[in-house]
Amino acid sequence: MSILKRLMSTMSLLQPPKAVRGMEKLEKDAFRVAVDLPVIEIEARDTGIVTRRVRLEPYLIGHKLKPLKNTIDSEKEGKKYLVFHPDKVQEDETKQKIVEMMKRELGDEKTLKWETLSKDLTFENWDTKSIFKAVLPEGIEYSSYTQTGHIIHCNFADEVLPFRHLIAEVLLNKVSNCKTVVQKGNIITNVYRNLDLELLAGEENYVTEIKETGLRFKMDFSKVYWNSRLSHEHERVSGLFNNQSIVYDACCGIGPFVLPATLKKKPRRVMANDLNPESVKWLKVNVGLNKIKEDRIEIHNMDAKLFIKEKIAADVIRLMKEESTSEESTKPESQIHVVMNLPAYAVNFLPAFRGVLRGFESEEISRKWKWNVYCYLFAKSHVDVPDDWYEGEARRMCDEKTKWETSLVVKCHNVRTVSSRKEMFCAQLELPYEFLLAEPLPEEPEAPLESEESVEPSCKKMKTI
Ligand SMILES: C[S@@+](CC[C@H](N)C(=O)[O-])C[C@H]1O[C@@H](n2cnc3c(N)ncnc32)[C@H](O)[C@@H]1O
Repeated sequence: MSILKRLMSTMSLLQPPKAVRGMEKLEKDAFRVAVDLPVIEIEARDTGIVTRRVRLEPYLIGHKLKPLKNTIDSEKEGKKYLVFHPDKVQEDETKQKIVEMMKRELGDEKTLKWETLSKDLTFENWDTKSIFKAVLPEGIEYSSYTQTGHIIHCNFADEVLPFRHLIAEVLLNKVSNCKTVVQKGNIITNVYRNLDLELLAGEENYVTEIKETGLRFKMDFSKVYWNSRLSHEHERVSGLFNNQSIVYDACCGIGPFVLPATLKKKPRRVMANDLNPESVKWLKVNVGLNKIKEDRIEIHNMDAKLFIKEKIAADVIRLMKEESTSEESTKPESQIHVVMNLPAYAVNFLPAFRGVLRGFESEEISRKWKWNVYCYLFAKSHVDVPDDWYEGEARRMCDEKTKWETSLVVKCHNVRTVSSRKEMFCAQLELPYEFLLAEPLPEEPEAPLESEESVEPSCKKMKTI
């Protein structure tokens, strides 16, 4: 095939006008183009037979140019047009075959003729992918965004930046339920892990609500952390608990671990903590929205290290004492679960567990309950490495912090690929009582807070247009 022919075969006959290329401000009228559509007129009463029995889907116009449909009214009473995609019925042979297929069901006596219907396709008809392809300079693509409630947040490569307002206007017009489009900084560096937002289009309203595994989560998206990519992880970890679990979330955000855990698993004890007062505020709102009794979750607003040393330790001892005086001894064994989803920093909280029970009387400490810690972290490499290197690195990072004679990591779950050469893991540690009662390590200087690239690799895009 000649280069020209090959090029022609990949170019659609239905495209927005060439004049829109390079547009930086949305002008909807510029997307209007007159097109000739191949159609066959049929009796309206035959529509059911044709659409059910004749395999025309590969040839019809399809749903991409909504509101244009496969069948539309003809100007004549009692007649309809079947609308075909001009790219798909270019050959006479194909047209002939379609007529034969239809006659087989409708009868040979039917007159079925190919006609041309002139129509205007407008901004309404083009999907976002076609619009971006037509507008952006050749070779430059824009294909992904994430949506949290009514808010769409975009990341842009440098070459797409001049077109960001146009892209935002298009998304605002095209994506259902979208009222606000924001750009987020590529790197999340602030302590509360929320995003610095720049409004690109729509209302400046960042209070939104979403559903995750059937629960309601309301938040001010500009002030708290939320990432819908973690929904499976929230479900996975909260699914590990049962009605005897003792659950502590040291960096709980607005509650995606503790709320489903409380509602679905009914643990015997739940305590949640976050350093960001806004997270705590919205967590409390979400407790109410999901009809959870306020006293089911004890909520704190402090640094996770302090939470571990002061709140968790005292709470466990209190529960141990309570159990030792209780008459109910046939209950299944409890387990302690501490979740720490602050992957850029949480390994630095691990030393806080060493010796955490030392201040308590030995008779207060029943050693029956297993301590599980779910420590999130990023394993990164500066060079290409084999896939299994990342898990080894995740384990090494934990071992370096626990400084125990054996590794306390019992499992490493790969959560997601954050960017090239950066994997997010949930390292699960089992802490022995010898560790919980050991001499604490000298305080290390405060580790710097790492950044978290918010640009996703193409394989993990949340919503690809
Ligand atoms: C990556 S977010 C995860 C939030 C939530 N667990 C989730 O899965 O959506 C980390 C959370 O840790 C909180 N945080 C940051 N530094 C903290 C600290 N030193 N102690 C406790 N929480 C902290 C942030 O405010 C943020 O809500």
